[in-house]
Amino acid sequence: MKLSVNSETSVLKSVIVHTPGREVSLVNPEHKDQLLFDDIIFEEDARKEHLDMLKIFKTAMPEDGAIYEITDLFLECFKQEEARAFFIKELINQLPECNLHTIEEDLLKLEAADLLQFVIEGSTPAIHGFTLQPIPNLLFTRDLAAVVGESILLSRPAKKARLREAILMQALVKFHPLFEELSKKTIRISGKESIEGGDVLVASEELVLIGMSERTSFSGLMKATEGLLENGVENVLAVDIPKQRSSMHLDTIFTFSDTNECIAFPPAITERRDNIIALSSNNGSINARSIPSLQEALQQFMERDLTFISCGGPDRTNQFREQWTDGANVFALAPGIIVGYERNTNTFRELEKYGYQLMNQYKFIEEFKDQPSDLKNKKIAISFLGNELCRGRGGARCMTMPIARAK
Ligand SMILES: NC(=O)NCCC[C@H](N)C(=O)O
Repeated sequence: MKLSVNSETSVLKSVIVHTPGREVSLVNPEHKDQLLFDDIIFEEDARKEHLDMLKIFKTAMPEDGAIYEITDLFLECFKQEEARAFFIKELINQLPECNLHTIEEDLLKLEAADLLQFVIEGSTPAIHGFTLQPIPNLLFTRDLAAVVGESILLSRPAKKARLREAILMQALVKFHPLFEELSKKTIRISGKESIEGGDVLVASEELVLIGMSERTSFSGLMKATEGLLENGVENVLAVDIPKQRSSMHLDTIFTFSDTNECIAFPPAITERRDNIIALSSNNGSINARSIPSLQEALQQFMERDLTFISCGGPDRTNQFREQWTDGANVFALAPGIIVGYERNTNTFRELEKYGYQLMNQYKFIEEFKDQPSDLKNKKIAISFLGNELCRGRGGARCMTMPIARAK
């Protein structure tokens, strides 16, 4: 299957996920802030919720669609000695404060599975007396990279807690055959800059949105823009958003639900002005033009009116409450077919006003399990249980890295 993503909503063909494992049980609440969790997660329930979410994806995806568990891909990649050696070298160099050079020889002797356990959980019985923090945010695969058109933008996280994930992704793209084509157009960001996948939204083949957020620095955004413009994107919209924990990426306050509809957290999107810069290429340099609002920018560049549906509905408190629990972070399986956490009831009610049929995960699977093609031209908002997953502070879009969508 050819890997390419030219839209946020066209039919999902292939996606990378991580069903949470033991690493989430290793989060000590004393370290939760440093590990970017707002609470501790109960692994078993989180895993069940995640696997149930994948059942929704399978129901809607075409027969030749593929859902990859990222750990399976890492294991395949680490079968190659060269990939393991590259990865270990990068770990040592990019995390000097961890003193991993002292165990370099032990690391090089590890089998693929032990190396992966060490990296994800922070320790392995195969190496005695050396422990790191786990990487519990691996379930938010979105943030590791973004496939844009036929290129791949590798994230450079702002937070140390997510750096190991980025190094894993670096190795995967370099060595796994799945990425053979995409890796020819890899966009890399240097160590001093930062960008995370949750800030990158592929509005169309020509237009990409990048949040300037708590996690994506101005220089990271410019570097990414340069790479995207060189690889066929015509315009990048830099969207300035509040730099705060509760909306750490653009996709926590804004996502597309259909070709002409999106969900937005009003205080940070529709009520903001003068927060958009359109960037385009001009004979080797980058042109910048200010646009008053995201609505106007999308109308100009997508040549259509977009309907902005309010996360949380009209009530102020509900808007804040449901943004907090990822109400604005929906994931589209096809145009108008979206999934989001069931607890965001006011957001679902608002979607209903705009013609979305509301369905819980069980009803959806029952109704469409044998005929995903029936989803064409429908608008369905599918709710799924995620009260445990939600404690990690990410929603359905955060938990997915689409690598192929229909043209
Ligand atoms: N795209 C996203 O918004 N991802 C959610 C990331 C949550 C994670 N705990 C973090 O703070 O990085």
